[in-house]
Amino acid sequence: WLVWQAVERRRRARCYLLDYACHKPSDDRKVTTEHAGAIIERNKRLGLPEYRFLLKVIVNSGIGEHTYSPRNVLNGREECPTQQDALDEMDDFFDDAVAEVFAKTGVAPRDVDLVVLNVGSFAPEPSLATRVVRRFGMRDDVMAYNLSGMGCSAGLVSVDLARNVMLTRPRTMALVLTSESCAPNWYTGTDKSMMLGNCLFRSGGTAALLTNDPAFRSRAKMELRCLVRAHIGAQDDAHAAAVHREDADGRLGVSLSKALPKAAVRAFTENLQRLAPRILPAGELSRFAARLLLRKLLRRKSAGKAAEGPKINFKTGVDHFCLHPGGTAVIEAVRKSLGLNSYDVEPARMTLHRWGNTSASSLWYVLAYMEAKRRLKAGDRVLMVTFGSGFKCNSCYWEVTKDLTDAGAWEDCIADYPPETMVNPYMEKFGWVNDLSSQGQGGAFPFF
Ligand SMILES: CC(C)(COP(=O)(O)OP(=O)(O)OC[C@H]1O[C@@H](n2cnc3c(N)ncnc32)[C@H](O)[C@@H]1OP(=O)(O)O)[C@@H](O)C(=O)NCCC(=O)NCCSC(=O)CC(=O)O
Repeated sequence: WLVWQAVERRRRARCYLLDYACHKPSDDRKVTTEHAGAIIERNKRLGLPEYRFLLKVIVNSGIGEHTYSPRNVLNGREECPTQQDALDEMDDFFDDAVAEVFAKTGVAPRDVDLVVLNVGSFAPEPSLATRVVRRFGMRDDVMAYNLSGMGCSAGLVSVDLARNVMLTRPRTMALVLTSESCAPNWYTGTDKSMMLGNCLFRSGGTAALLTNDPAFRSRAKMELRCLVRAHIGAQDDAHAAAVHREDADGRLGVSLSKALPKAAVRAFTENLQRLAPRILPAGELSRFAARLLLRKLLRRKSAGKAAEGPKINFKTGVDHFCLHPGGTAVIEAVRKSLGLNSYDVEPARMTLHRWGNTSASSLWYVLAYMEAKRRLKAGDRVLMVTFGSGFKCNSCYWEVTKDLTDAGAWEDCIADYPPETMVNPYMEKFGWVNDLSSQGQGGAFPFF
């Protein structure tokens, strides 16, 4: 009986990624240079300093010409979003990605035992998780959880929650939904730390099916090996790094502090300290420990002269790095701290270019890029790393169970990536704002 119990527990602890689908909004929701110019021009509070700031940030943001915005923003109603605008953006996501993941896997909505949804800054009642249950006609014993306010790293919080529920229930099918609501959250003021979000955040979302049912093992794409969460929200600057708040004039938006990339690296270090012993080979861990010891001895001899510490080589245990594309500075900070090369961070950079920062769903687009590029082979190990307000760093480590070839949401454009140049046309089109004198601000500079 004890052996049977142990086997059952091991079975329940399995977590397979059956499949996932990334939302691709319709082409009429693309934010072209013209759209961006028109949105900026509409905001009569902006003056020359804000134009120059926006130009600099957009040019260096790493974002291209094909990201998506909600309809109310494109149609000129960003100042007065309605509840329906926000629901419409979510429904577009559900109707596309959720329907697609069911179609791809052959799983029916009534087979779903558990729904976990995370959308950071839109929490209507009834909840969005309930909206999915209703929209797809799920069973009345389905367990539905709705997470909000958890920022860009909530995607892996949802995976963790699904995994923990599955630990208590055999043969569970979990639908994990990850997105962010842009429609009610366009910032219309002039605080630069809040204007930044308008340049980075775009519409997107992912639906994934996870299960611990061994019957699906042969059809699964990846198996979860471990998941680690780090939360440094007790530190003041880390807590203030990404905050949904009102500016001095009472306009709501997400403020991103200049210290955010540093907070991300700190949370990342915290996370890696617990992750490394679980995923790296003993040889690499002992090499690192020996180098650390040697450094301590040498430092004692040279009376504490500061030198760069030894670095652990994550490539000894990881084949693919699936990093949250939070922004160019965030990707670069992580690249440096892990000692990665441009091939390793290409999926994150290309995702930022094609889709923008779609918040918690971003990392699934990064994974989809790897798959579309046919990088993921059976037995490969994938490390997912996400950052988000709190400040949190969550990571998980997957093993690919078969060669993956699905181009998914990248299907119509993967051949164009990486593009020959990442230069976007904003400087060419709006570079003239840098030549203007600072007289006459406040909507006096038509963009067209
Ligand atoms: C915004 C950038 C693309 C700009 O790149 P640049 O190469 O131009 O670099 P830069 O640092 O010189 O910045 C250009 C100008 O913007 C200003 N600037 C930069 N960051 C700022 C901020 N947070 N608030 C206010 N101003 C800021 C700089 O002072 C400078 O102004 P001046 O020229 O006057 O000196 C980059 O800094 C970047 O990627 N930053 C990180 C973005 C970020 O926080 N992403 C996380 C999203 S949140 C997320 O994903 C998780 C979550 O929220 O949950």
